Amino acid sequence: MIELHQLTKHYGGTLAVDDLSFKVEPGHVTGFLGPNGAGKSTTMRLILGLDAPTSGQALVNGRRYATLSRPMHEVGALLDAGAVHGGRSAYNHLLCLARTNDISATRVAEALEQVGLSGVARKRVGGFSLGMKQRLGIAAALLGDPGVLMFDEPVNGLDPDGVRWIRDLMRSLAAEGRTILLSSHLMSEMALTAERIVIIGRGKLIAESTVAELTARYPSLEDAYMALTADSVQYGAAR
Ligand SMILES: Nc1ncnc2c1ncn2[C@@H]1O[C@H](COP(=O)(O)OP(=O)(O)OP(=O)(O)O)[C@@H](O)[C@H]1O
Repeated sequence: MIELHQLTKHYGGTLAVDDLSFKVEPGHVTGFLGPNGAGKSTTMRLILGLDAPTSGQALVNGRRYATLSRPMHEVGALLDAGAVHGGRSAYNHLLCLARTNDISATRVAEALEQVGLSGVARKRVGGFSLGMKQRLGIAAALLGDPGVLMFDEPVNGLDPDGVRWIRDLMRSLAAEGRTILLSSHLMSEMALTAERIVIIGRGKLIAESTVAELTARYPSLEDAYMALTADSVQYGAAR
């Protein structure tokens, strides 16, 4: 479970996250939506303790990330798939992570298998395509077999086969009782993958609902998103 309590983050004069409170519960995929610059990545970084909130709290299983004794066993995340050391092999990249987090080498092989990278495990990550790096980032997130998972735009760069694979993976991880927070700008894909939706704009909560409720009120999830975020788009053509 992820809980945000009045989470706020200023970067100088920019209010990136503004008094944000919501819960992400286990057992289903929760889609995290919002226009460019809405604060989704910042929120995820705050949950992972990669940045400190200006005020408020982000809790994973009731605790701040910094106080988790075995963090990779509790929460895994894919934030920026490009942020890997290109000189290492996929296997060695994961092995380094595993060793520093008390995770067995067996799990490394399992995670590579789970994301379909076993065949290129010994190849340098620098030569990987964006889609392969996304898969590697997902393997890293899964390494500690955590109950809470966050994925920031994981379908970026994936081919149609990969997009379907992500959809099935997200749903099966949720069906296992895990808490899944998934950000994406692809509304049609989100409608197929998520059960619950959180929408933010300009750092503030706009809506917390189910896909079923939104698609009952609007012709599609995309229409719901467009209507609900109409006043929150900062970058883009006027609608
Ligand atoms: N390290 C930082 N320093 C200064 N400003 C930042 C920093 N990180 C984010 N911001 C600002 O905070 C706001 C929210 O950015 P964030 O990346 O969280 O949005 P997002 O919803 O993930 O956007 P996108 O959909 O484009 O990825 C933006 O105005 C951004 O410029």
